[in-house]
Amino acid sequence: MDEQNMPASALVSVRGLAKHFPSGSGRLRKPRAPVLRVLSDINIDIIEGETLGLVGESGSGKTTLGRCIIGIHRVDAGAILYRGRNGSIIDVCSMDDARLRAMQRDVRMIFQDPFSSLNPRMRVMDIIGDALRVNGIARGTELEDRVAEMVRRVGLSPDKMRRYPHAFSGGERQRINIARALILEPRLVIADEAVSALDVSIRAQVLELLKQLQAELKLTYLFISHDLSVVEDICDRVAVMSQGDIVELADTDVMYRHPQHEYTRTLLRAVPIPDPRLRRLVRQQTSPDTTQE
Ligand SMILES: Nc1ncnc2c1ncn2[C@@H]1O[C@H](COP(=O)(O)OP(=O)(O)OP(=O)(O)O)[C@@H](O)[C@H]1O
Repeated sequence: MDEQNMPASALVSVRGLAKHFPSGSGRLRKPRAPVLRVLSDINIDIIEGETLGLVGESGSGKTTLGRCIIGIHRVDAGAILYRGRNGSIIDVCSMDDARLRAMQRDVRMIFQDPFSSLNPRMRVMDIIGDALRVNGIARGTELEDRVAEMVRRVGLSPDKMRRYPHAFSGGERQRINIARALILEPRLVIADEAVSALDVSIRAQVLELLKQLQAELKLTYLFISHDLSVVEDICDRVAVMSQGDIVELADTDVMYRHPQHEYTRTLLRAVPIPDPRLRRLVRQQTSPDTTQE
């Protein structure tokens, strides 16, 4: 793969990515039904060690981009270059199944809903440890020890590992989700609306946990959210998506102070800001024709 297409600091480089879906499904789908263009010509680098935010309104294509990067969706055009642990660069789109499985150990996802994303019939121990078992990495007491260590890392008590998900609160379940994502010691974590379903105070705790884990485990995050106040708190850079395009990409503080694209300004104006002085400041900086309050 052409290394010149990938900056030395990048863990993932997306180049010219396009993704379509058939616009109908099942028997309703006509043979020549038009396609839904969900992503068109996406170019973005995810720098090793950073937290890159991906924001945009519902349906803008954020989840689809995350799923393409992890190899869940096949792409229609473009490349997703991934720098392996040994430094080699491989296009996710042309990996064989074995390579894809290996890459998917390094790139894990955390999903939004802490209630539906955990199998209610599995004990927490098995939910978190399953990937170790399936990948033949550990079993028996070694597996239990590794799960217990991860459970401690995410701030839960290993004593509760034999319980089922229903015995845990929403915040605790999201910690279980995080433990499940991290148990294989990934390099990139794609957090898809990972704190959106949580109360504000619990959300702050989980965000703190994610930051702490990033520092301890040297993780890179792609942090998908429609909520700009959350993104500001955790991200180094932010990419703004609108209708399948990245319309703006900048360091977080630059983007919040000097948004360039009108769509970004609209998103920022919609952020609820409790402090009236801050609200005035953001309005001044995001309104095309500024009027003093
Ligand atoms: N498997 C699929 N088949 C057909 N259409 C899909 C599929 N997955 C997503 N889409 C469509 O692609 C578009 C983008 O969806 P996507 O979930 O990526 O957006 P999003 O920005 O993550 O939105 P949200 O914040 O609501 O999750 C939507 O119109 C959606 O209906």
